[in-house]
Formats: sequence, C-alpha cells, structure tokens
Amino acid sequence: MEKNVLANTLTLDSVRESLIRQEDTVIFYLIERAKYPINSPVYHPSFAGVSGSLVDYIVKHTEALQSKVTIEELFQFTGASININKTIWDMYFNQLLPLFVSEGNDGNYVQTATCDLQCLQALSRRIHYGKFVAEVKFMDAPEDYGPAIQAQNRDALMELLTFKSVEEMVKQRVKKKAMVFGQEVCLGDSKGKYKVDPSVVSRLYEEWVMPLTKKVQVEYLLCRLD
Ligand SMILES: O=C(O)C(=O)C[C@]1(C(=O)O)C=C[C@@H](O)C=C1
Repeated sequence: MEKNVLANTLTLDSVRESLIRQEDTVIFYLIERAKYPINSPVYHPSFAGVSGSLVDYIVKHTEALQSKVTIEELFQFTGASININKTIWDMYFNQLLPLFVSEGNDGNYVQTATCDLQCLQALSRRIHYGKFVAEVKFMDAPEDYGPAIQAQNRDALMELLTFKSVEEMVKQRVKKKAMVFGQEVCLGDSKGKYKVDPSVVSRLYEEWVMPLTKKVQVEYLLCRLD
C-alpha cells in the first residue's frame, strides 16, 4: 500500500508529543468557553434570523469557509474514513458543557457559539489523531497487530493499543495544566480558584477523550489491511 511520507517520519514519541501539545489547546478553549454562562438561546432549535440553532449555523458556515482553504484528511493513510464527530458533538453539548459553564444568560451569543466550535474542533482533532497513533503502533509491530486485524478482533486490538500507565499520566497532567492555565491571577493570595474545575478536565479525558481516541484507533486498525 502507498504510504504517505509523513507516516515514515512519525514515531510513537512524536505523536504522543503532539497529543500533549494538543492538551494545551483543548484546555485553553475550555477556559475561553467558561468565560460565558450557558447562554441557552444559542442552542434553541430556531434562533432569530437563522435557520436552525445559532450554534448549528455558526459551525456550518465557519466550517464551509475553513474547508475552502484546508484539505480535509490530508494525512489519511487508508481509504477508510473514520469520523465520530456526531458522538463528540453529543458528548460535548449533553454531558461536558453543563459540567464547566455557569447557569445564566449574558447575551454574548455569537462569542459563545464560536467558543463551542473551537472546543469541538480541538476535541475532534485530538480524538481523530488516534489514526496517526494507530498507524505508528501498527508499523512498529505488524506481527502483533496483523493477526488481530485479520481476525477482526476488536478486544484484542483494544488490549494491544492500551497503555494504562500512559493514561494515568495524561489524566494527571491535564489536571495540572487546568490548574496552571486556569488559575485566577491576582497580586495577593489567589489560592484554589480555577476558571475550569481541574477535576472536570481529568474526567473529560478519562471518560471521553481517551476512550474515543482508542475507538478511532480500533476502527482504523480494523481496516488497515483492506
Ligand atoms: O499514547 C498512546 O499510546 C495512545 O494511544 C493515546 C492514549 C490517549 O488517548 O491519550 C490512548 C490509549 C493509550 O492507552 C494511552 C493514551
């Protein structure tokens, strides 16, 4: 199979480094979103002057513009197109958002929807980066992954690609980053006040981000030898 040049320059260390850097992006966008309360009119199925909700409208139009200047799936290695954005969307709006924004309405609807889009894109990029992680793991040990792929054995693939100790470090690091990046800075004592609850960030990674990244890896590997 034709390999993208990029595949040859990726290593497990380099993809992990990218995942670590992407943590900063995810956390900064969560902090930005937390500046606004829930602003529920943004999600109302019909928003004055647009068809559908304001967040649907902004996501659709911003992405249409962005797709004119970026080539989607530039680094895709196989024909398999893995896309779990629907799951990410539902997780973000139904589960995550209520955990880290306050109740209320301050009228900043466009800013709020824009922050949501940025959070969603950062989470989506991070989770779909599982394709690169999986490719590197496969290239490092085709003799281990090959039989599990041929047998289409999801459980075996999941076990092969899981590193519990790495997951534990990720959880601890994102919590610490949320503390450092999100602390209220003032000249006096500023103990213990955070813009986004650090335990929500570690929960986000433990319950959603890492499991979904692993799901992407499994789906990618299942088609790796097609
Ligand atoms: O670092 C890896 O090996 C990954 O596959 C990434 C990741 C993650 O999502 O952070 C997912 C699965 C592993 O168990 C550990 C971490």
